[in-house]
Amino acid sequence: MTFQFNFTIEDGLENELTPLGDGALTLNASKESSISESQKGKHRDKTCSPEQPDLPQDHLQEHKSVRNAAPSQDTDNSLDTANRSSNLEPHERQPCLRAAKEHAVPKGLKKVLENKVIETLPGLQHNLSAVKTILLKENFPGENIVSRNFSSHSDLISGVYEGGLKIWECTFDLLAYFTKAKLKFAGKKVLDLGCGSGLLGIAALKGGAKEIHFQDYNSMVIDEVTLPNVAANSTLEDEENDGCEADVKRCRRLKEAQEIYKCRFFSGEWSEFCKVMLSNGKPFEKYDLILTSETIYNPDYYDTLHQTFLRLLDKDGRVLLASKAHYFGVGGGIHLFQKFVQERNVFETRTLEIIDEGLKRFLIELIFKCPS
Ligand SMILES: C[S@@+](CC[C@H](N)C(=O)[O-])C[C@H]1O[C@@H](n2cnc3c(N)ncnc32)[C@H](O)[C@@H]1O
Repeated sequence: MTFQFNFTIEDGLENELTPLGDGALTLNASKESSISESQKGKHRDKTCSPEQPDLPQDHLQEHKSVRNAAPSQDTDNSLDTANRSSNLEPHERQPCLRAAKEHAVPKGLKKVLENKVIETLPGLQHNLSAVKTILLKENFPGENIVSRNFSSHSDLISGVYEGGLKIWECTFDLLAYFTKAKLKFAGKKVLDLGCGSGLLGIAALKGGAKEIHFQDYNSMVIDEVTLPNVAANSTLEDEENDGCEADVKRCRRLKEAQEIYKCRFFSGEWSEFCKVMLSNGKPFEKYDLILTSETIYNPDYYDTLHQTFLRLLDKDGRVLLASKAHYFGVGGGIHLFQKFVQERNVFETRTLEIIDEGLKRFLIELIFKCPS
């Protein structure tokens, strides 16, 4: 099998990046403002239109424009190049609160792989595969997100599409950390928050987690990327078996059902997701581990994200969060988020690792200050 990453990089963006003291990169001020101005016009009157039926108008709030530098799968250049730049679309409005819902797992899980191209991801000890999402641009049922995303070459459009079609660089950092730190998933209840490809949750599944929930803002990401990736990585290789073919098939289906039974899939905005989890009438068993990569680019979301940790994390649980030092244009980044967390005084943060290649990246842990 050949290994391939596909990346889209906006023309000239790399040249607009200037190194900062800590190894981070920033857009040159003049260029940034000119980009913002030109893109502002494009999005000035953007509201939740009837084309986006699950984006209710009454949830619109003001928000900052969004532009960023971050990496992703899914384009046509090398990983290395893509990791130095990316393109986040500005949007003049606060995201609509996209209602959360649970996605049923289709019977015969492998059917979700029909018409998908699967690739093994290189350089990972976890031996993971992922669907090639660039193909989705040609066929985007339901949500009108992919065409806008790909046609504008942007990595995300705040409140419309939050970037889950691609595999972002910090996901690979966390995966490498799992191996290095010999992280134990066995028996744990795990949430892959802002999952996109779902590789973090899939690693937890492979590591023996007892239950794994996947959450993404966009339902299409769950249906077209996360679920297929879970299917592609389910451990159902041909096994030695002396029984007849029918027995082998039955046995395989049973195992598949057992494995997928541990997984649940959700789309929607974080506060709506919390509502779904906490108010369905049943007591909610909180997560032992919340994994989240490249989800702190937008400071407008910090309060909701912090609330999500607060509401869903077990008192003895931990959040493992991976992020770039800074997300340009959007304004978020690790230091701002850590400051936000410190001010709330609920969680203690600890830096686990700093990856100092090009744009600095961080792995941090959050635990409750007073587990009670
Ligand atoms: C940049 S993508 C990162 C995807 C994936 N974690 C990775 O590293 O490849 C950010 C993810 O966070 C989720 N997200 C961001 N803001 C969100 C919000 N306000 N509510 C719900 N999900 C959000 C999106 O679904 C998106 O998949």
